[in-house]
Amino acid sequence: MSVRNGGDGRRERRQGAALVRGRLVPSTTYDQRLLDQRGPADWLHQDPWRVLRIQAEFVEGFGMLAELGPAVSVFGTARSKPDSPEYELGVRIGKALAEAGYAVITGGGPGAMEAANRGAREAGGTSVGLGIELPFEQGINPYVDMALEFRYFFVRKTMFVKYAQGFVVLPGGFGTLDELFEALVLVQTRKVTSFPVVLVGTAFWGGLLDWIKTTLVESGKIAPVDVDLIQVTDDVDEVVRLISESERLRATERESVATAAEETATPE
Ligand SMILES: CC(C)=CCNc1ncnc2c1ncn2[C@@H]1O[C@H](COP(=O)(O)O)[C@@H](O)[C@H]1O
Repeated sequence: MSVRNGGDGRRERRQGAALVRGRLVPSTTYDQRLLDQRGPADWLHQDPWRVLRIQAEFVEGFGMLAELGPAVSVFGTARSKPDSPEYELGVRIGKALAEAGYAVITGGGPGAMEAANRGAREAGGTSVGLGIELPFEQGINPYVDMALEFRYFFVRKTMFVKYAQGFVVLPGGFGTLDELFEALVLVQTRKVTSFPVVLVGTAFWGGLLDWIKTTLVESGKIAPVDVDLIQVTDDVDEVVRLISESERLRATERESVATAAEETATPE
């Protein structure tokens, strides 16, 4: 970092890759601010510093989840009560996924998230909660065995996708819809491939699916084939079957790509 006069006589300072001139040249330097313990702490809340915090969240998330093994992310309302049928459905899904060998990843909160964690835990599976810092007090549910609390929704969402073989979506509100549509866009734009998105609850999701099939398709906002990205069922065993079938398909595809690459690399 150095201060000198630019070509037009204005002061300028290089700050790593950045260059500032004139009145944008700060009166103090980065290392001054770092070493001056009595200095203001408002830099903590500035974007360049945030980038490091964001990076740290990625590093921690990748580090914790890299060796998780096959997993499924389960989403759903934070609001269902432990004695409700929806909660009970979440428990059965968590359990079935764990019995099929999948770790269960949720948002670590209450309601459907807790239910799925509880099912996984009761079946002896790996129960993961990726919590989010919220403006109101909210802990990780007690059925989570491996937890990480994120500051940033977008970092947390990367983890849900990167470490899961598919998404299971229980009835929910805005948060659940956000996660559902994020997944659908990633599959539609082929950012992720062969990624099953299974909605649970035909009665709950029926209205949305009808609107997707009519309004969205008929007005040309999505292709008819995009509707096939979503699967819906009420049957817990079917959920597991759809996920594992898609995984088998993906493994076969990977094998054929590897074989084709080998054949190309091997001289005749
Ligand atoms: C009672 C209450 C509002 C608690 C909020 N506590 C939460 N804790 C963790 N993840 C959450 C929470 N609220 C929303 N989410 C995220 O959004 C989804 C649920 O949102 P919603 O309740 O459908 O819209 C979850 O899958 C989760 O990833």
